[in-house]
Amino acid sequence: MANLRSKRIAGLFRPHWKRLVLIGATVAGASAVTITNPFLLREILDTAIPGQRPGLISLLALGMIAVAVASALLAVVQATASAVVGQRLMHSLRVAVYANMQRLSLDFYTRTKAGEIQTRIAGDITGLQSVLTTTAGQLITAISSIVASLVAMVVLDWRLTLVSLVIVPVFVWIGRRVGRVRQNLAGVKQQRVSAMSSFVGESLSISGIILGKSFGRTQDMTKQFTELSDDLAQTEFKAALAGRWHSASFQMVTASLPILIYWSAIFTFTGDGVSVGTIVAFTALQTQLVWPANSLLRLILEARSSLALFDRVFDYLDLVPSVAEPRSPRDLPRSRAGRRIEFRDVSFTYSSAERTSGGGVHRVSVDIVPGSKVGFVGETGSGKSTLAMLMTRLYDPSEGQVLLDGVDVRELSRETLADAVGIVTQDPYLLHASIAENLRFARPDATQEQLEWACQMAQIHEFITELPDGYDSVVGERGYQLSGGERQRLSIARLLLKDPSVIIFDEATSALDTLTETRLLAALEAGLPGRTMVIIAHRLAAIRRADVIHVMSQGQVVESGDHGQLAGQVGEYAGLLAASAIRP
Ligand SMILES: Nc1ncnc2c1ncn2[C@@H]1O[C@H](COP(=O)(O)OP(=O)(O)OP(=O)(O)O)[C@@H](O)[C@H]1O
Repeated sequence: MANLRSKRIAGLFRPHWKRLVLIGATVAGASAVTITNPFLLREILDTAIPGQRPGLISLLALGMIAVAVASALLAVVQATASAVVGQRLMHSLRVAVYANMQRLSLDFYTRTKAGEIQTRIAGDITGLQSVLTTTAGQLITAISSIVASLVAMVVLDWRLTLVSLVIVPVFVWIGRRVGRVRQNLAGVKQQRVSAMSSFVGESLSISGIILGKSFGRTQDMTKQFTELSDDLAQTEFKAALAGRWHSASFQMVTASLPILIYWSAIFTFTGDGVSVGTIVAFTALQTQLVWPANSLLRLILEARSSLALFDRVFDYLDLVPSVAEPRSPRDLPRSRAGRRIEFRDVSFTYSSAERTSGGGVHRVSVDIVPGSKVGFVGETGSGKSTLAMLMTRLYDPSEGQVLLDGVDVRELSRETLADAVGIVTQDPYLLHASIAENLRFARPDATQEQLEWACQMAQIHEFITELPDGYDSVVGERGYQLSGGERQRLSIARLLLKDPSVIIFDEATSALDTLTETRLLAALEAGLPGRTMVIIAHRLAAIRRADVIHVMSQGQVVESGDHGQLAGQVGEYAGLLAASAIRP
């Protein structure tokens, strides 16, 4: 599992191997350049000063300056290359996650909180930023500085080098211990961030605010938020502490290292004539070793914390849509006239509905002939919207087939299906943009005349022209600056601009008064002749003139016929008709 993850992370870096080689080369170069300093220092102390040779001192000093300049230049090259690799990796991860989210099916979104998704795309990937942009580069720098310093130390005196290595076990022990704690905390932290942003997204949305205010629960919501924020603060606090005590103990150990060297040099190796220059150069190297060792520890900790983030991002990349795109989609002949829709023995149960009654539809067989106007009515929860979702392939049937002009909708690409079949729902979604921009979502190249044509048919043109900014008026978040009926009519106009050959209205005119609804439906019939129309409605006036009306009950079609036939027999439809007649 861990191995698989490492392979995957390595796979992310693979396309950038050329830049990585450049980073490696600059780092190795910088380390090699830097370790020449102690040797220059030894020459000054052991040769130039005792021999009183100012020329040599100047030369060696110049060498030290050259070392500083060269390593600074190499550091700039390395930082630039690391930033480029890091940013490209982040960008490709963000896009890959977003693209996979777009592929996922509706069932995932009905199960998952919106805030959770946002945190993974924005939070987790941004969390990886430091790892990808700087950590990788710093890690290589630290390792190569350590290797270079060790080599130089061995060259200076291998026995003193061995003494210095007593630090290694302490180093490894601290690293492993703190790393484990940090990795766990990073996972917990991201969960808490998700929980908080989900809560903010839900409670501070328009619907959330209306709910909170109308139920007088705003203070309780603030209290809930306080608890979530407190949980997050506690986790952050623990994570910060987990990093602190390790560096404190590490610093203590490293501070005592030079003393160990002086002591060893004086008491153990004095007979071998370890020069002052060597001891000074050695402790200077040791200091050079301590810095990268300390940062190596920090970087390993950071990298381990980031593993939890990688896991969360990979989880989302691995999600597979339950409604998959066909490998080799079939084409539908282009047609502006209506198309045929057939339900052949279709059953569907929502995977989340573990109920005894079983939400969904059961063995539905319906043939909707091209150009006909078909109504679906029935008690609430009887499966009408489910049929609409199966026609638009938001879900796939568990058994049976939905066919469009004889082709199983599972064999069509999403674009082909969306071009052929359009739907407007009861609570349609409008973007926080102008009316014109919302309409052009359906057809980006639509002219102003086309927008007006669609809005006239949808009985909303006059209303728009009376607005101060006309078609440029902004509709507000989710279109909440408009009434429910205005939102519905605007969404109908949007669908008309797309001009599909099958139009599904799922309670799409429920917020309109009966007169406007009748006018709208009549305008559609006259303006878009020959389209297949499927109308799902509770109000019988909307479907009264349909060619065929299907009555649904408990996920099944229980009666079919036109208004005259169904009204004339004793059954569900007649019951609904009688009930609607007594309503005011
Ligand atoms: N995402 C879902 N997960 C689980 N069950 C669901 C889901 N969506 C709908 N259901 C259930 O499936 C059944 C059919 O729902 P559907 O929305 O098709 O009914 P409907 O006839 O359109 O109802 P209404 O007239 O109230 O809009 C209901 O029992 C509903 O609770």
